[in-house]
Amino acid sequence: MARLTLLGDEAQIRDRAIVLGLDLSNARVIDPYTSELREQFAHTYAEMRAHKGVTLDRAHDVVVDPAYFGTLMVKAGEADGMVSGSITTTAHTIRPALEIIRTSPGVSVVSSVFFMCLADKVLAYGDCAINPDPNVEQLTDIAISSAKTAAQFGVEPRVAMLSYSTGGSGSGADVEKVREATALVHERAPELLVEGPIQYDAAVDPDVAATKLKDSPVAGRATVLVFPDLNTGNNTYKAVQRSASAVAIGPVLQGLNAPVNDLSRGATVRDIINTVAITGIQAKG
Ligand SMILES: CC(C)(COP(=O)(O)OP(=O)(O)OC[C@H]1O[C@@H](n2cnc3c(N)ncnc32)[C@H](O)[C@@H]1OP(=O)(O)O)[C@@H](O)C(=O)NCCC(=O)NCCS
Ligand SMILES: CC(=O)OP(=O)(O)O
Repeated sequence: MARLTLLGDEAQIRDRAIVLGLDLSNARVIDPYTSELREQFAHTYAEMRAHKGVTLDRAHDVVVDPAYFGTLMVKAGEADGMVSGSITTTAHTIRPALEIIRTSPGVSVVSSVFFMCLADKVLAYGDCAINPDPNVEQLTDIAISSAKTAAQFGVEPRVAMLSYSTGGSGSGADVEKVREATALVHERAPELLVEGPIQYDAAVDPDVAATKLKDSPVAGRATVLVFPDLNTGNNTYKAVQRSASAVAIGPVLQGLNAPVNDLSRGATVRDIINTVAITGIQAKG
């Protein structure tokens, strides 16, 4: 499904492949420390980050980090996308993308979705990985980007803007944030089916929806669940993944100029393969 380049210590990678019985004959293996691309990438990075005080000397050290090296390969057209993060934090994987690949035009923030593969359906959860406390504008962009990503992968988007309130059942600043973001989504993407504020049960369960929010085209049948902040989103995706045996594919990053995707440090081999496949699909546009 993809032509792979593996980044790291070449001897270690090849030894490991022998132990695991893997055939690497079709994969490119590059050690960032010794690669001839290191010099070129150091110049690119130093140029791009000069306004932040990055010198060429410093850039030489930075670009040997596989996350930086891989991101610079994408920038240079040496790769179509990058997957990283199974042994590093999310911040470590995505900071190079924020600095080098940058945000697509018209999008205020890079964000993410997880595709949650449940027994009977696939839901998209956003943003469970990047923005700790999105403001109204950012939450609006997260909702619109998540709907686009869902549609790109065959999930018809019906967007629920999650909160502890359904309609006017609860109040508070956090509810107001979600209400304002929902109004802004209506304004900026009038074709999108969106409901909010709404609680998770009213969003996905038709019986609860009939009680809490009748006549909504989204309530009870939402497919894109947008969380109000990272505490809620990250813990909810992990709770569903670990306690409901769902396969969580992601975080799939959205709003970047080229595909870079992160893995959880809890990623299984299957998660890694799924994320590589998603990245390939994003690269094909
Ligand atoms: C995303 C994250 C890594 C950004 O890192 P950061 O160190 O706060 O970023 P900085 O403020 O140093 O910004 C670095 C650059 O990225 C940009 N940036 C930061 N967040 C961004 C976002 N969501 N979208 C687009 N650009 C962003 C900044 O504008 C800045 O650009 P500049 O240096 O060219 O001016 C940080 O918000 C984070 O750690 N989020 C939580 C990740 C996490 O732990 N998730 C849970 C597990 S999945
Ligand atoms: C996405 C995520 O939560 O990553 P990690 O488990 O590595 O913190």
